[in-house]
Amino acid sequence: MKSGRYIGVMSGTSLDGIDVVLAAIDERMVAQQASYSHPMPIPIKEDILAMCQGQQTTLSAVGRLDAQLGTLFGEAVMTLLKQADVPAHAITAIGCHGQTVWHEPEGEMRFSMQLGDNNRVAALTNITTVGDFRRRDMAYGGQGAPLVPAFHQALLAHPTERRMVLNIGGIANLSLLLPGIAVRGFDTGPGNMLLDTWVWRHRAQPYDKGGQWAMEGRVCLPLLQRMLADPYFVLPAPKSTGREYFNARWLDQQLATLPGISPVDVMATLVELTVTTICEQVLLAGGCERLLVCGGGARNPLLMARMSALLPGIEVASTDSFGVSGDDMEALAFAWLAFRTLSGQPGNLPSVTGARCETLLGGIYPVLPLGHR
Ligand SMILES: Nc1ncnc2c1ncn2[C@@H]1O[C@H](COP(=O)(O)OP(=O)(O)OP(=O)(O)O)[C@@H](O)[C@H]1O
Ligand SMILES: CC(=O)N[C@H]1[C@@H]2OC[C@@H](O2)[C@@H](O)[C@@H]1O[C@H](C)C(=O)O
Repeated sequence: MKSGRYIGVMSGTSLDGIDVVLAAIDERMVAQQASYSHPMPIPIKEDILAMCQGQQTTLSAVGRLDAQLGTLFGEAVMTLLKQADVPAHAITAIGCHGQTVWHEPEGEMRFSMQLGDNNRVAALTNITTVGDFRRRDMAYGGQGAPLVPAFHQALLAHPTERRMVLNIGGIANLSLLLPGIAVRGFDTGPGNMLLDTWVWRHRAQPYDKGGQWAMEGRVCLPLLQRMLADPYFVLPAPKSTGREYFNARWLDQQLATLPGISPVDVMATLVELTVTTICEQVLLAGGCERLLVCGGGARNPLLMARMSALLPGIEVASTDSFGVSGDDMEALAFAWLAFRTLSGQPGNLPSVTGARCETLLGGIYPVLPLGHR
């Protein structure tokens, strides 16, 4: 078993920053020791947004963004190490998710593309880096996502209590931790992504802090019903999605059929879309005793209150109250996945992704021991 101190690096679909965590990990525990959020430079964010919404690009632009992001992830790790006053040689490995720019989880030639050259991360930090976590699962016929349900299970499953873990990032994903049943998990659809798009367009703010603006609006039922008719929401699991599908274009297509709705009412309706699509899946799976919420959406009191209202009898709480910071959950998961890979243990769950079998995940980018350079 490759117990030790690991660093997880996650840059998610919201593009709000790079989450980096340091944790001591062994077979039985994950003890978080430090965390840091590294800023995402605006020009890089714009390049990613353009690429992952299908705008024309060139191989040169893809290659340069890959190199830029690799450097950025390496710098983010170095900043965390400096802040925490931990030397690089004390770290067993980095688990680096990379930045998803395209995710196509169906069909014979399915693929998921994460940018952020792991060679650069390893070179900058001199720490063994594990990356490219999704594509081995896809090579075995899986969706390559979501991967965090295995970590949710390891960390938060209970022998008798029916629990679900919900991440509300750009996309929302749900893990079903039901006693006696294999773990299931899937993306429910948009989390904060459409909310962020809309508030940026109308108020030039990166997100609607505290759900303040949305609280001023009224839900427009015809628009909600129209959006809920999207076929993704009734697809059976395994399923996963991303910005290449739920994006500004998708939203504009929905709005084109119902002109004249005020921006603030659209905002309130988008919150309701996120909440309804999540709650429908919770209830469809037979409900639970506790819904543990992580990701940036856990900080939006309107999202939290609406979920509590639509899920009577279910305790809806942030994972923070269970000792795991909701902001750090995904980065921690990739630190843990690196530990699994280096320990020779599978990281995927076929019951979640639909892969034919369990498998080791990721590519390993090793470094020479200290003193070699
Ligand atoms: N105080 C807050 N009030 C309202 N919304 C918030 C608040 N804090 C964060 N958010 C929302 O959470 C988002 C960031 O969430 P998170 O960091 O979990 O996303 P991500 O990890 O990039 O996404 P994904 O899980 O899809 O990869 C922000 O863009 C914003 O919409
Ligand atoms: C392809 C991709 O990057 N998917 C992300 C995204 O963000 C949330 C949701 O969509 C989830 O499927 C996944 O991330 C988490 C970390 C996962 O794999 O579990």
